[in-house]
Amino acid sequence: MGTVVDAPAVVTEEVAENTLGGKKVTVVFVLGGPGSGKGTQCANIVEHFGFTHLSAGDLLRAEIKSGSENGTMIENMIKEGKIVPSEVTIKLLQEAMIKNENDKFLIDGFPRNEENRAAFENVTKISPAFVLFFDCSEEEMERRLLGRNQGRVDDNIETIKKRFKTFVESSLPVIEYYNSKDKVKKIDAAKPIPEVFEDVKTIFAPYAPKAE
Ligand SMILES: Nc1ncnc2c1ncn2[C@@H]1O[C@H](COP(=O)(O)OP(=O)(O)OP(=O)(O)O)[C@@H](O)[C@H]1O
Ligand SMILES: Nc1ccn([C@@H]2O[C@H](COP(=O)(O)O)[C@@H](O)[C@H]2O)c(=O)n1
Ligand SMILES: [Mg+2]
Repeated sequence: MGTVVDAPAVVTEEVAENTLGGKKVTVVFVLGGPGSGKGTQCANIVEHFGFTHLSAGDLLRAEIKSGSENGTMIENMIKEGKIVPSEVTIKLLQEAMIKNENDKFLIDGFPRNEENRAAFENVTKISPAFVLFFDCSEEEMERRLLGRNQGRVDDNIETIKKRFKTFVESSLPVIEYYNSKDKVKKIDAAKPIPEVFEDVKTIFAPYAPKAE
């Protein structure tokens, strides 16, 4: 009789979909052109629906301030309205999500291009519940950005034009991708802030905290 040899155990490094360190998470991507009002409305959603707001742009700006070795590269990309390599941004987003105890995240300003999108899904195995898209004309967004007065190095007309070009060429195709999967919820972001939030509230109604 031949020796019975146990078949080697098949080791699968499978990561369950939409989990992060064992925690099941809900992720909403918040997209729209520069100045469309993403940050403004995310602050309202945090207050009313208990999500945690993670702005990719804010995380990159914090990375510059921290004196990181990537700081100069990130600053140059932001000044040029270009998109920072995905590995840098995804690491920052992942760290921020793991550190946070919440299980509901608004990821604002990400994914900005096809590389961002595919890399995030490959690395984290997280797909968004939906994509909130703030639709606004360039004329209105330019007016808002020039009036923002927050000292951002990219809120000048030269960089604003470059950011619009990047949005049309690289970011809109990502929105089209999710639209083809019926995941986009489009908002008319040209309306005044409270009116935009009324529309946002309708979309987030299923995520309203349960009354005790
Ligand atoms: N619906 C609105 N109507 C008028 N002004 C608005 C509206 N929403 C936001 N703003 C103003 O426009 C400016 C840009 O808004 P916000 O910072 O929320 O945009 P954003 O989409 O996050 O921009 P960015 O992509 O540059 O980070 C801010 O000064 C904000 O107060
Ligand atoms: N996924 C991203 C997001 C942002 N950037 C860079 O940051 C700039 C500012 O982003 P805001 O969302 O705060 O407007 C943006 O213009 C990019 O240069 C990025 O590279 N990748
Ligand atoms: Mg913003």
